[in-house]
Amino acid sequence: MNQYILALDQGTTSSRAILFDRDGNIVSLAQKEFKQYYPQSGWVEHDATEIWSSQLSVATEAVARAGLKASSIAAIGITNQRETTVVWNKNTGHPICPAIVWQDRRTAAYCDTLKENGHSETIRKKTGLLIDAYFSASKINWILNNVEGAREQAENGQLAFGTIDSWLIWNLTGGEKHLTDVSNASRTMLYNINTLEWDDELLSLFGIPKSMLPQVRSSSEVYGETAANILAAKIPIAGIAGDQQAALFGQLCTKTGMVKNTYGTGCFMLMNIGDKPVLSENNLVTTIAWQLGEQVSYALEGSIFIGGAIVQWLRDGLGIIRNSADVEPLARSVSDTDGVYLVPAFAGLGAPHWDPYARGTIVGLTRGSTAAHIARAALEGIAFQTVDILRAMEADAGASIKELRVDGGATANNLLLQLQADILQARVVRPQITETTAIGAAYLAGLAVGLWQSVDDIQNQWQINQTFTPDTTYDATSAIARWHRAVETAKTFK
Ligand SMILES: Nc1ncnc2c1ncn2[C@@H]1O[C@H](COP(=O)(O)OP(=O)(O)O)[C@@H](O)[C@H]1O
Ligand SMILES: O=P(O)(O)OC[C@H](O)CO
Repeated sequence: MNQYILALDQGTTSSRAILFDRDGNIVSLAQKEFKQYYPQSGWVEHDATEIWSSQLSVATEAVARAGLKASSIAAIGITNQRETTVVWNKNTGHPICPAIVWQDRRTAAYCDTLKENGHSETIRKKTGLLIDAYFSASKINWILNNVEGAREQAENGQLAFGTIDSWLIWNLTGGEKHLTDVSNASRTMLYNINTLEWDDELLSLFGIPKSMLPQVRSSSEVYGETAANILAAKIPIAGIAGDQQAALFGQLCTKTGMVKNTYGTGCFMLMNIGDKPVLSENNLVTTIAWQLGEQVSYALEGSIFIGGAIVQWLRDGLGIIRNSADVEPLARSVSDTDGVYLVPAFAGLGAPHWDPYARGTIVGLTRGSTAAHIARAALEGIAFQTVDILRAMEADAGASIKELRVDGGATANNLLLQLQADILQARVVRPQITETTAIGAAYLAGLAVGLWQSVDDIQNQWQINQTFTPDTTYDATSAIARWHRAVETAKTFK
């Protein structure tokens, strides 16, 4: 039997492909960064064609590096940056415009109008989401209203919409399949998470023809095969999940109440809430975690728009570090921030503030402030944003969270994780495999093709790498109070 699973992890800043064996070991990995476009203030775009070509090239490279034949791969699992919106022509297969990325704020004013017109409660009840430019619906609406000829073509059934998973599957299957899974569908603001259907009332509110939408499937089943000319073998595509839900699965947070936080471009904390779509009372969103067979699992989510991206800004914007990893020794070179606070609201603020107009802010500077203080304040800014989410989640769950499983590129940073433990006053646990997004997609695909029989089969694969325990002498309460004053500045300085 074929023993390997190929996970395609299409992230905001890079495309990755990872081959896993049956024991969950990484056999090979290939990664390629691609270009980010910022054509106007608050706009973020990707070239969907570059996303596809980079994803295909890393998939080919990962297979070659492992020295394997494509035919020895049992299945492909796909996981992706969510909400990012691609619209393409079904006949040519070409995108009709750049992909609008989840961080893009161009539809903030339109979202304000939806709120003013009293749509918040209906949308929340149907989709679990709060109205924000983050989700796909307003982005599709923008494309149909602003790209020449788009609305007419959409009404004639010529256009397809997809989140990145759909776009990759369309290309992997040579244009044969137009589908998505429930976890990605639940991020569009068009999918009813109670009835598990595209919602006609919301489609009409956003002016989106149903013919554009992909078919929605479970997160673990055989959806189709790769076209023969793609990877030199027809490989079943058998798992799909949005990257944050895949990470929750990869961290094996499969029981109600388990929580993980992923520190990538943004930070995303998800709590498994079981089989009921309980709504948040504290400005978090309710989302579909995954569907296995007929069983749907839900999650509460707190989304932070700028996490590790602040480190990229220190590198590319301020130029105070050369590589991302340099931030740790620089921040360690001082024992504290000397009262400097950095609120990374570069793309507005997500949960629990939901302020699309907030601006990135540094407060507390003195003549003695140095690059090291700013670097340390940037890391603390990531950790403080997380504490706001965790407290909201605790309030919703009615229980305190004592342990946080963490993953993502920025968890290579030990100082960040120690600061996180201190600020949260909770244990922070990093597993041995921090590529949890990719392994989550691999698990979903492997379960579908029988490489593993059940979740019990993979439970032992999650192993601790390091636990960060809080320094109980750290005065988290005062620090958090000062952080909130800095957040108020970020929200009011418009
Ligand atoms: N040592 C580090 N300390 C802090 N942040 C880091 C470090 N190494 C990488 N990062 C950040 O992690 C992010 C990349 O993580 P990754 O999980 O690959 O993100 P994504 O999936 O969003 O593309 C980048 O924003 C980068 O700045
Ligand atoms: O690409 P990442 O890892 O930053 O994840 C992006 C999220 O899916 C956006 O919702």
